Amino acid sequence: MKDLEQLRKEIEKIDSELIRLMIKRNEIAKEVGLLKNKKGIGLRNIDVEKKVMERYRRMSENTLLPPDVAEAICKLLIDSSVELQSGLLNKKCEKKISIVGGSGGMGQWMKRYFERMGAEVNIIGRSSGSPTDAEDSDVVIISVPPSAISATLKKMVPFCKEDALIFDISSIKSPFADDIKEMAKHRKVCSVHHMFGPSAKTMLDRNVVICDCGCKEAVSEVADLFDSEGSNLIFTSIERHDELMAYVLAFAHASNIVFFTTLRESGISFDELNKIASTTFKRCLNASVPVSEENAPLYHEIQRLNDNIDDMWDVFEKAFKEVKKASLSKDPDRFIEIMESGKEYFSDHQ
Ligand SMILES: O=C(O)C(=O)C[C@]1(C(=O)O)C=C[C@@H](O)C=C1
Repeated sequence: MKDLEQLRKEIEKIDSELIRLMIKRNEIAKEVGLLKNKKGIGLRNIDVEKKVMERYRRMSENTLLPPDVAEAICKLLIDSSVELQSGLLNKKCEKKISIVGGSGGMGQWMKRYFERMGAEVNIIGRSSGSPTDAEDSDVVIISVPPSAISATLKKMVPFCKEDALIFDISSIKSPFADDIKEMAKHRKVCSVHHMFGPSAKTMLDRNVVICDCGCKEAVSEVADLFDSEGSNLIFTSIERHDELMAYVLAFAHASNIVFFTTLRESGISFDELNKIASTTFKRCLNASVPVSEENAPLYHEIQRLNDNIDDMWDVFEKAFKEVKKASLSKDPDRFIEIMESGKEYFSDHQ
């Protein structure tokens, strides 16, 4: 029988071989990406991905490698090749772009994104640049907190070229919806919301919401700027945006804040709870811990400045009371019904 050292040496050899093959796989995926670019073929092919995953499952059936594990590895490999290919989609944008408030995380992200496409980007921040720097810009992006958008738009627009494309990237639109719609009657203005934070490496599979404020030309130009690297563009009105954000942002943040506040109020230390964590508890932590580390003043604006926030809290309180009543009732029927309705509500979710 081989000793432990020998066996570990064998595993090490296999690991190097696996890494070598995975690198080779990505090199070929890069070639596929370049060919797709040349032929103008879309980035992802879901049918091919399904076939590749089936292949992994089939090859691992009746072996010591469970098919679920083989499939998970396959998914990681495909994600990696798609990410690599998305970085090759070097769409061109040879415009002059000013980012007002661009020293923040998302402003810097926009700078990197547009520079990757060849744009000339300048930042107009509190300590650098002045509104006159936007005078010859083709695109002016407003990247300041939601409560400061209206005033910033009013200050910047007189300095912008007549045909400049102007848009904000605020996560909440209620505080300036009327002002921006008024502006869009005379200027190429619309409103954008990127549904990701500054850590996103590329646009791959990222949602970008484009709100029509009344100027169709602005919407189509913005769509062209963000239709890149495998992004998903979602078009909506500025009002619907905030109705949806009351749940996608405000409720999602609030329920996570309630989660960690409840734990803290319980009087039990986090360490003690975390030591015996269950799968669901760990999943909740995965969402809740990053929320606790977020930009608190911005998160407060997302709660406070959405015109639909009262409706959301009414629904939240009603749901909370219902779930509490059903959970404490001796009769399980209502509780089961609530669980089944949830499953049905999510039935389209893959
Ligand atoms: O076959 C392709 O078109 C590839 O780009 C390769 C690959 C893969 O990694 O297997 C990656 C992305 C596609 O969506 C499908 C498959």
